[in-house]
Amino acid sequence: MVDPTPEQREAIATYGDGIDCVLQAGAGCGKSSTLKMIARSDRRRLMTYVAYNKAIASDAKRSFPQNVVAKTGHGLAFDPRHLPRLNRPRQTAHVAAQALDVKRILGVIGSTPSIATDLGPLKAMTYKIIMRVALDTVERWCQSADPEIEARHVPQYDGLTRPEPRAALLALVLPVARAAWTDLLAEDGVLKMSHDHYLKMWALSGPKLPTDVVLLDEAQDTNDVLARVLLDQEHAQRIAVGDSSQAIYEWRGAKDALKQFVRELGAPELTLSQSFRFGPAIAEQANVWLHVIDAPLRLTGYERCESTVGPIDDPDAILCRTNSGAMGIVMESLSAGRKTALVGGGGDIKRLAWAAEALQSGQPTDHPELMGFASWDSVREYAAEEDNSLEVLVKLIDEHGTDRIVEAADALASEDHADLVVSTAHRSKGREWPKVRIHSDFRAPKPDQRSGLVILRREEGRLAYVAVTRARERLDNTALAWVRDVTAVEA
Ligand SMILES: Nc1ncnc2c1ncn2[C@@H]1O[C@H](COP(=O)(O)OP(=O)(O)OP(=O)(O)O)[C@@H](O)[C@H]1O
Repeated sequence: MVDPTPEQREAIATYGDGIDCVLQAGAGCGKSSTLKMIARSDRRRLMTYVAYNKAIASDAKRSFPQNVVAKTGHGLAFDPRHLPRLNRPRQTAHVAAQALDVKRILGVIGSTPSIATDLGPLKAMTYKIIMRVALDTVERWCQSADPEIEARHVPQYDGLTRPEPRAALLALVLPVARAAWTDLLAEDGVLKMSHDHYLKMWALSGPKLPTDVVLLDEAQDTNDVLARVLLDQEHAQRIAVGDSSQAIYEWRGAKDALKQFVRELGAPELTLSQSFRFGPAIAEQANVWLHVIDAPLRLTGYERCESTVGPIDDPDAILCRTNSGAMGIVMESLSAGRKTALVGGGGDIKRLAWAAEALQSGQPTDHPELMGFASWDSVREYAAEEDNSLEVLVKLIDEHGTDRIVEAADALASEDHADLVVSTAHRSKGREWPKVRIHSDFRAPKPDQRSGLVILRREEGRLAYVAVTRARERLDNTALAWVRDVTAVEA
């Protein structure tokens, strides 16, 4: 067992005072160790540790003392009566649209496979795509703390963001999304249930957890639905742990529950800033990003870890900003004959390639990144004129062709057997490797045309911080050299 640092001692003492609190723990700063120290300091009280995912929960079940129940939010909400509906065969959007009878909901008579719309580039919308968007809308609402499905839960799609197409999309999607939820609540409903659906049902029932203490981990990326339930456990001592600077799922609707705990419960904020993952050289790079995003925390590197920063020829992991960037590295690495793994598998890449293939052959697609386009040419145009993040995808597909990309995704190795692990920064969350290179698709923000200011979006800065703090021994962050040109940060 290790000797607690002064910061860890303060966290244990604050727990002992019996007050709700927030623990801001920098990357690699031993937050799990600190929670275990807290749990061991008071074995008579029943504690519920709420983990970010199943793997962390299983690990915690083994390593936390007996007075701790370790579960994910879904684990807390699960009820076996949902099993038959969860275990139904996978339902495509096409099958779901037929089962729910989307045409009837929209009052369409006749047998056309699509409906005429005012959706700008999309002159016609298929029932399958309407269903896909409606299901995504229900899913997003389920992750929110909102009581009703509203327009804000309908995702934004590239190519359909202007007011008229957006209004036309809402008119088609909202009635179907609401009908889908009614169906999910009905005993004889036709739609397959997802884990987020029963989590929402549970949250709407106002549950009271049988526990003395709630320990919420990775609280910076907790979905609102779960944060609300935990904030409402007034009978329990509530402790939220995480790192606000690692909040990277805001775009998906997650809110930083650490801030909510401070705001709503008046919880004091303690910090863990001594990193045990890397030495001072990498901590210094992490601090560059913490400074840029105006975070109050600064990390101290572990003197016992030797770490260096500079170009690396043979990284263990390459971390990319985008799926397309990761796809590019995978293709390059496989052609060089290296065994290559992709964190999360090749599914995302294949789905993107299939969606591009559909557009190339004049078919619509329900892939969220490409749904707003009627043809591959319109994606090309949009990438060149409005959104250069799609440029990499367009270039890859045009250069390699979708077949070769799907083949590459099928040729991926498992991480245990790989010479190189490729990951998006999002999927690298919670992971670490000895030698890490940051890929060049982390692009510098373009200078503002009028003021010339280089303004970084805060979530982009947090993502770069997550990426650089995955390295234990060596970090190649040459691709992020532009950070010194950033003049301001925006929300
Ligand atoms: N007080 C300490 N002295 C020495 N080593 C420590 C101390 N506290 C934690 N560690 C070590 O730091 C490492 C990371 O700790 P831990 O596993 O608790 O962090 P984590 O919470 O999983 O990581 P992160 O902070 O990135 O989420 C472990 O090897 C742990 O033994």
